[in-house]
Amino acid sequence: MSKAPILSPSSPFKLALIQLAIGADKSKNLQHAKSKILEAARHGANVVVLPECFNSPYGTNFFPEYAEPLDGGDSVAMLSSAAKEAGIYLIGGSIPESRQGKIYNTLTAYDPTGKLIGVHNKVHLFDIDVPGKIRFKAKYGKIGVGICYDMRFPELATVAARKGCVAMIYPGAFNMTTGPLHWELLQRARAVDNQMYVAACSPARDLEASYHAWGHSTVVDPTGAVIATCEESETIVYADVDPAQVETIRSSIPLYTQRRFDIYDDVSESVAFDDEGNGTKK
Ligand SMILES: NC(=O)CCC(=O)C(=O)O
Repeated sequence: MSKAPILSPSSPFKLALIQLAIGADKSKNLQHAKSKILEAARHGANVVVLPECFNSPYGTNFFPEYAEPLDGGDSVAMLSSAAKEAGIYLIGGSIPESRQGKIYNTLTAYDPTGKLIGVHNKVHLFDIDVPGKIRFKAKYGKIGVGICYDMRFPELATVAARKGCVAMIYPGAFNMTTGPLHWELLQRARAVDNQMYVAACSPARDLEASYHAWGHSTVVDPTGAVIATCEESETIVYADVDPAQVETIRSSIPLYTQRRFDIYDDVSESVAFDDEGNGTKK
């Protein structure tokens, strides 16, 4: 038998997923993203999410041209000022980040003062081991993050859930083949396995672009039910997230006290987190 994870004090919040139309002009992408963040805040959102690679067309071939450092980069400056102006927590999708001669697919998160509170490098793409900040603490509770393909690897969500996260949020850009097959299924799987909210935020589909994103930004509740979704065009998906629902489902179906770590290992025990939420392998 195992102990239930201790959920951090948390309160309901309105989540907004911005399914952004993205073009080739980086400064237009930044301006457009900012206007959509402010729109979501005007509609009452407390936590706002952008898609994977929101400042560039999707594709690693675009990375060298669009990559920028986090320190002093235009995208981070825009995201920080938008979070502050809107007064919201912002999960700033991801951007190609240049650092010490390498390029990363990097998610940054901000608090309502515009302070950078989390950085996550997409784990399941590059064959490297970068300690990831897979969760951050918002006043609404702890929120875990991954980027797109990370969603296929259940361990990240399981570690986040067992460390007390109420939601797992993935900026992502599935395509027209794997989107219909697995986009929703994976979110529902992560939600039902971990009894937590799961959301994924895609770019809008652009048939003129070389990569056709699936769209269908979605929010799933801790029972595995889809509570908000959309089609492929630019839109904002809103959902009310109530962390009390996480506790309710965990009490009704008490997986968290019935696990048999005497027979198999607790994957979350293999990760150590510091006070900032940085995860490293023990
Ligand atoms: N951007 C991505 O990581 C795409 C992942 C994807 O499409 C998948 O099926 O997984």
